[in-house]
Amino acid sequence: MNAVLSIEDLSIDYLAETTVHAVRDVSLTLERGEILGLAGESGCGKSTLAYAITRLLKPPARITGGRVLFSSREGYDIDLSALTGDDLRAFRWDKIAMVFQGAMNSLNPVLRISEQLEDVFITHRPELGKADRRERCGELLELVGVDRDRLRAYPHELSGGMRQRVMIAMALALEPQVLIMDEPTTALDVVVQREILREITRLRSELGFAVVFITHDLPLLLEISDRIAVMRAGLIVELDDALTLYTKPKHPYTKRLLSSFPSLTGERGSFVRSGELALDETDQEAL
Ligand SMILES: Nc1ncnc2c1ncn2[C@@H]1O[C@H](COP(=O)(O)OP(=O)(O)OP(=O)(O)O)[C@@H](O)[C@H]1O
Repeated sequence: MNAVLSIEDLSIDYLAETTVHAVRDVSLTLERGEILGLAGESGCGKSTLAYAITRLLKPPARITGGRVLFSSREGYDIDLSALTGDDLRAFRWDKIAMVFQGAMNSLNPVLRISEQLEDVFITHRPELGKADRRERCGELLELVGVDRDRLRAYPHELSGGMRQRVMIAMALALEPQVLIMDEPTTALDVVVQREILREITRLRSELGFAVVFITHDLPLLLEISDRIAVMRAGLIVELDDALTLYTKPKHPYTKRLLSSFPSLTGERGSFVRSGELALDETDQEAL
């Protein structure tokens, strides 16, 4: 096994009026270069887990047990819970980057795309000269399928899909080894969503990063994930490769989750892996 991320017995509570056990004893490994889907109904703890991995949890959340270990491809391990201050800031973006659902709305409306992308390099790669920085930003935009002349644009001049692509470019800027994506395409229409998903799977093959992809949309996960973890009430109740989970689900909750998506009862198109953009009949019905 070649894990890039090992989550060991992780437990997280929200110390609100009543204590919520949002994540309970979760153990999970993310293999180098794989797409791991995390599925489960609203409130089961998916985002809490994502925020814990990226060390973005805020009070009243508290990690009550366990740890998250990052194993760099250079051969050293980092215990994420032990990182603080500058080390933590350097680690985030550099080794683990994230794209959240509302990410496209977090672009600064008064700054051009170029300035916002360049900022990542100014902060994390200060040794890069201005010309190299510009060139790198252009390359990044093209990587995610946006023309480099859009660097001059302001966010409002781009569509939602393009803005989300810019956020993905930003997340990939420092060539992270892990990408955490929490509902990254949920706010977009189905066609744009699919184009972006295909881009993510292509980039993962090209650049070799691993992805934790979080969504309540199980059909989508079945298409893009290598393995899928099903979460319920803070627990991982089933974890298997996508095909086995789909054809031979073991846990009653997984079975229920699968049967709650009518589109899964028909033939699923494997648009993402095959690269076919056309929607199949099942998709048309789902629309
Ligand atoms: N700030 C908070 N204070 C108290 N409880 C919280 C807080 N944030 C989340 N929770 C609770 O923690 C549990 C897990 O929430 P979380 O947002 O991680 O679930 P989720 O699976 O990501 O849901 P969704 O798909 O709706 O985003 C839920 O019961 C939720 O109500």
